[in-house]
Amino acid sequence: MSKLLEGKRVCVTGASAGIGRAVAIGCARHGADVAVNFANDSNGADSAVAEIEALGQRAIAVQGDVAEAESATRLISHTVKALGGVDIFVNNAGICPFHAFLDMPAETFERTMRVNLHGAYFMVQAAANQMVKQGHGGSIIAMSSISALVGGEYQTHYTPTKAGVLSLMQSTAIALGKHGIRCNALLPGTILTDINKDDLADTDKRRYMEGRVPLGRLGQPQDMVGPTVFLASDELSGYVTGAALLVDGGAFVNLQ
Ligand SMILES: NC(=O)C1=CN([C@@H]2O[C@H](COP(=O)(O)OP(=O)(O)OC[C@H]3O[C@@H](n4cnc5c(N)ncnc54)[C@H](OP(=O)(O)O)[C@@H]3O)[C@@H](O)[C@H]2O)C=CC1
Ligand SMILES: C[C@H](O)[C@@H]1OC(=O)[C@H](O)[C@@H]1O
Repeated sequence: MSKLLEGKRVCVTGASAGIGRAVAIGCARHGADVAVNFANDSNGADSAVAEIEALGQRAIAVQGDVAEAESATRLISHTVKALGGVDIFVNNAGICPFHAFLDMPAETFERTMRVNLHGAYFMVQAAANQMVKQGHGGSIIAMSSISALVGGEYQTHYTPTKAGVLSLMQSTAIALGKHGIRCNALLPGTILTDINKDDLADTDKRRYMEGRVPLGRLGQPQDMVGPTVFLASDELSGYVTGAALLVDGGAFVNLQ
């Protein structure tokens, strides 16, 4: 397998589990050194670091709640100190505490906004400033969602954050194009991770969600690796910026 990210320094938020973890390890398989951010799960982050090191790449785990603006500059400065710079930034950390609209607790709404949208804004800003300082461009990838395009009864606080993240990539693509920094969004469909474990424990719901996917199955975190490496690689996607790539097994287009 040819290594598409040889010599690149990658920073992934929320990489102790799920999609972020798979992406962090997948980038390392392609020759990148990786900074693994996490909020609480230090065992998950340490084991991701161990897997990356076993692949012969450098890795560090950096604790930091992305909802705190100062975590952004801390994450980037730790990454630069350990790996020498940041060439690829993956804004992945996110939460989706399913809840009905009419009695949505204000704190659930506010926390979801802070982690998913405010966190993305300040993380992307800190990564972009580092890339501008380095002077040789870069690639920023944000984990938006199919939910940026369609609603969810128990996701009224969440879907606006994913639309916001998609919009952020469109605007930063314009703001950062002159620096050679590409900004793109990935829009996963339903990927089996801890974020939806409880929701999909309802077997009727799970069957319904599976039935919506023309490819016949829900996604796995590994399904997000190829699309991320594609957007990270200048060789493969050097003229792609401001784009949105659905990775949903065809669920979005499946009306009937
Ligand atoms: N799974 C899905 O179906 C889909 C997911 N997405 C998006 O993909 C992204 C990853 O989701 P997924 O892998 O499924 O979720 P998981 O719950 O499996 O993993 C979430 C990761 O984010 C980290 N995280 C959560 N809150 C914070 C925080 N405040 N600061 C830093 N890290 C944090 C967690 O770390 P820790 O455990 O240490 O707190 C964990 O590493 C999210 O943005 C989600 O919205 C989009 C579409 C579909
Ligand atoms: C957490 C959900 O399974 C997931 O989140 C998303 O962004 C997708 O739309 C799925 O609903």
